[in-house]
Amino acid sequence: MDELNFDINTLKISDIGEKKLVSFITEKIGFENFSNEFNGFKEIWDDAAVLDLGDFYLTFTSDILIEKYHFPSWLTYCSYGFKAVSVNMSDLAAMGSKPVGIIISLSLPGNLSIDSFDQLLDGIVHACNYYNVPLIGGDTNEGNEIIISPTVIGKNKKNEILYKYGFKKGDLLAITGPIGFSALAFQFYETKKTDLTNALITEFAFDESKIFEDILKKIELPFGKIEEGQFLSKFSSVSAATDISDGLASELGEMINENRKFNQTIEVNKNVFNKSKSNKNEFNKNKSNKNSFDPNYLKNGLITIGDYDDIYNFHPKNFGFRVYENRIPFIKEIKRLSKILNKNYLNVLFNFGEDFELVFTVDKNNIDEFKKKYESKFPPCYVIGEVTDSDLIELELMDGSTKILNPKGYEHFKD
Ligand SMILES: Nc1ncnc2c1ncn2[C@@H]1O[C@H](COP(=O)(O)OP(=O)(O)OP(=O)(O)O)[C@@H](O)[C@H]1O
Ligand SMILES: Cc1ncc(C[n+]2csc(CCOP(=O)(O)O)c2C)c(N)n1
Ligand SMILES: [Mg+2]
Repeated sequence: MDELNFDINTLKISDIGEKKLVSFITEKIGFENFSNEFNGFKEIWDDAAVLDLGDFYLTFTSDILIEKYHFPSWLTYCSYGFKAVSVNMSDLAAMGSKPVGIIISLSLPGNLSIDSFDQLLDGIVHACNYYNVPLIGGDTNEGNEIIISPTVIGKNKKNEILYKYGFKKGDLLAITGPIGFSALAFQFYETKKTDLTNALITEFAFDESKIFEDILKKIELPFGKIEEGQFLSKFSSVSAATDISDGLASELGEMINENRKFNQTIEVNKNVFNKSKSNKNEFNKNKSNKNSFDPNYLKNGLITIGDYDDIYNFHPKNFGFRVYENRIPFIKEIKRLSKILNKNYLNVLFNFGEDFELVFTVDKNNIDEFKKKYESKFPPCYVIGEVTDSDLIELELMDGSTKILNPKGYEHFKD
């Protein structure tokens, strides 16, 4: 794992951002080095954590939504509720899980009208009905703004689950649908500070267009691709998947990182053991009993993360993606609007986030059969690129040149 080079005494959370902050949490509890088979958990570092229950897996994930950061003022309360459930379902979809239950905790300001709350609840109930998942509990507290914090539980057959890793060089990269709807609406609305509907009609003559309806629908009623995820997980030729709620570039970066780790070879550095026999015994004792892993083990200095790196030599294998601009499915208006607003449309498209499509990898030898079966059930999916060993996300532009994409997405505390 990357070194966390910051002085915790002087820096504020906003100086480091969401990604480093999460690394800070996971380093402290030793997630990275002891991630697998921990208390029955097969995986704790993916779109959802995976608990091995013998005959099947249960998956768990939670995504919190905060009024100020997730619900623009042009959304209805009903849409708040629906979106909060869908955002969480999107992470289950990425694993190919079938939803089994949802727990929702709420923070609500005392001056929220009962009518507004009723609408918010309607949104939650509609979404639960749509995903056919029972609301099994939660908590309700007073707070300064609306915060909806769902936790969802899913279920997978053991041979039907997808992780962010598992792909090989040459696999094709595909996406379940067009991206950029949310970025388009935000860009427009946030800049013009005007009513989205009117603006789109007057300035873009979108009123007769199906696209216009699609944009509003996608934002007001985003759907997690649960059916699609389950379908993908049944295909052995589909090697990995994730959802792209943080933006396509950032999620591709995560897939590369996870796949590097998954494919790394680990070699024991014998010199370290020769130096300290007692350290070796303590280490083995704890390593052989991961189920009772004691977080104090790291804290008490028996072994620090630095020591761990001394004991093992990690040899990660490089992976990358090559993506083709002319294959990315998006609504063409995003280009026009970005130009008017003087923004780089590729940044808008790749780095904004809040798209709820799935991105996945497929063995190229099976792509025709896969696409045929997939598209007999769902709207078309799009092959947008392939897996390389470059350690980069390369975007081949329409003019044939190549641009290296920064794996940056929406980042709380920074954006
Ligand atoms: N407060 C926390 N405590 C423990 N683990 C955390 C915490 N915050 C995040 N994580 C874990 O860190 C990992 C990365 O979190 P992140 O929210 O970026 O993932 P994600 O849910 O796939 O992304 P998104 O929120 O866009 O869907 C996840 O495995 C998540 O469970
Ligand atoms: C009021 C308001 N301001 C900005 C945005 C944009 N936004 C918020 S979170 C996010 C990405 C995923 O976040 P997370 O990591 O929380 O899943 C994006 C693109 C919004 N939806 N509402
Ligand atoms: Mg996710």
